[in-house]
Amino acid sequence: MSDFTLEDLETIVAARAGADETSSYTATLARKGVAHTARKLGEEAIETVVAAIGEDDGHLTSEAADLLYHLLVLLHLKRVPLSAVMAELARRTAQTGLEEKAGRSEAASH
Ligand SMILES: N=c1c2ncn([C@@H]3O[C@H](COP(=O)(O)OP(=O)(O)OP(=O)(O)O)[C@@H](O)[C@H]3O)c2ncn1[C@@H]1O[C@H](COP(=O)(O)O)[C@@H](O)[C@H]1O
Repeated sequence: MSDFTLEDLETIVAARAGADETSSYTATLARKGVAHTARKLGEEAIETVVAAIGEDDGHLTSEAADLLYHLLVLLHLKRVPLSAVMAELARRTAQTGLEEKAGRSEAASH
């Protein structure tokens, strides 16, 4: 299993957003802006749904990766850090009292 994280990709996306467009798809999305990137995210979401209904788990994995990548680019363009999203998920989980299911003993909302 890879130890590559969404935080790693967030860091790369931030670095590549200002790169030369000829060598970086992230830079192309950054230039096209929030509305374009949001539309691309919507397309990737639909492609993920279609893949999920199909039987090829490899296709679903690929579309899910596209979806997460485009979400990270959109969050970057909107200046919303992934840590804010994770904090919101942690807050919701703390409300359910299910942190220990993730191997955590302390409430994540402290
Ligand atoms: N994870 C991704 C990633 N996932 C998907 N994509 C791109 O997202 C696009 C998917 O959109 P489409 O299928 O609609 O393809 P398209 O026709 O090329 O897209 P459009 O012309 O319609 O915008 C493809 O061009 C993919 O290459 C990604 N592009 C980059 N990354 C990662 O982002 C990082 C920085 O990449 P660069 O910015 O390219 O250096 C690296 O770690 C890359 O691996």
